[in-house]
Amino acid sequence: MELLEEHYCFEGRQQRWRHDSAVLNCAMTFSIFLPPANGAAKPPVLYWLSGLTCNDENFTTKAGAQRVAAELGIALVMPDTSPRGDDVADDAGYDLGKGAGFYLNATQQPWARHYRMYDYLRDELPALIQAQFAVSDRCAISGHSMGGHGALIMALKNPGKYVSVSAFAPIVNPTQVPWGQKAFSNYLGEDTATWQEWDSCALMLNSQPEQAIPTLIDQGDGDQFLASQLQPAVLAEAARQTSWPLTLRIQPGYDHSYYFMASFIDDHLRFHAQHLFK
Ligand SMILES: N[C@@H](CCC(=O)N[C@@H](CSC=O)C(=O)NCC(=O)O)C(=O)O
Repeated sequence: MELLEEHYCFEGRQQRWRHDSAVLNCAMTFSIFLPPANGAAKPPVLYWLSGLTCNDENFTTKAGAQRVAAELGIALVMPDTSPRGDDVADDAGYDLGKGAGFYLNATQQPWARHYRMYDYLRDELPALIQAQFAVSDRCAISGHSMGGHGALIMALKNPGKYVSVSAFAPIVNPTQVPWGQKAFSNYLGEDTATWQEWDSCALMLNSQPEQAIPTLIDQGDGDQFLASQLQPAVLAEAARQTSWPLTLRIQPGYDHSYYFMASFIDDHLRFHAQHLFK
C-alpha cells in the first residue's frame, strides 16, 4: 500500500491510498477518513459508493461528510467506481467502462478480466481495510446514483454484512432503464435473466424477511434523471410487498448533484450511527 495524500480534518485524518488489487488485476486508489481516536474503541465503517464519472475523491471533496463523521466516530471508506489503468477496457461513453463499473462482476469480453467491482467490494477491500486500519468490523453502506444501486445490491446480496444501507438518487431498477440496460448488456450479455441478480428491485422481491435491514433513500424531485433512470417508487413498491423497512424521502427542489448530497449527508450519517453503535 502506498499513501498518496494525508490531511488533518476535523481532528481526524483524510487519507488517499494506492494498492494492487488481485481481484481487479490493476492498481486501485481509495480514500479513507479516520475519525479522531476515542480511547480504545475502534470506529465502525461506512462504505460510500460514488456514481458515474466519479472516483474516490468526489465524495471526499464535495459531500462535507467529515465533520459529522468525526463527531459520531465513524470511519468513511470511499473506493473508486471501476478498475483503472491503460490495459483496462473502456468505452467512449461516460456511462460504460472506466468510472462506470456498476459494482458487478462482468462475464463478457472485453470487460471480464478487470471489471469485478462486486468481488472487490465484498471481499478484497474490506479485508484490506480491516488488516491495515484500526477500525471495527461493524459496517454500513451508502452511495449515489450508480453507487446507490451498488449500495443496495451489496446489502441485498449479503445479508448480515451491513447493519444499514442508504442511498441518494439510486438507480433502483437498472434492468429497466437506459443506464442499466447499456451497462448490463455489455458487462453481462444479452441474456436478461442474468441481469436480475444485479437489480435491487428484483433482489428485494426475492428477499426473506430476516434479511431486511433499515434502509433510507433520499431523492430530489428536481433531479434531471428521476423519470428516465431512477424511479425510486418501483423500489418503494417492492419494499411495500416484502415489508422491507425502507424510508423514501422526496426532497423538493433538489437535483442530482453533490449539492443535494451535502444537504442531507448528516441525516444519513446519523441514521447509520443509530445502527452501527447499537
Ligand atoms: N456527465 C453526465 C452525467 C454524469 C453525472 O451526473 N455523474 C454523477 C453521477 S450520475 C449516476 O451515477 C456524479 O456524481 N458526477 C460527479 C460529480 O462530482 O458531480 C451527463 O452530462 O449527463
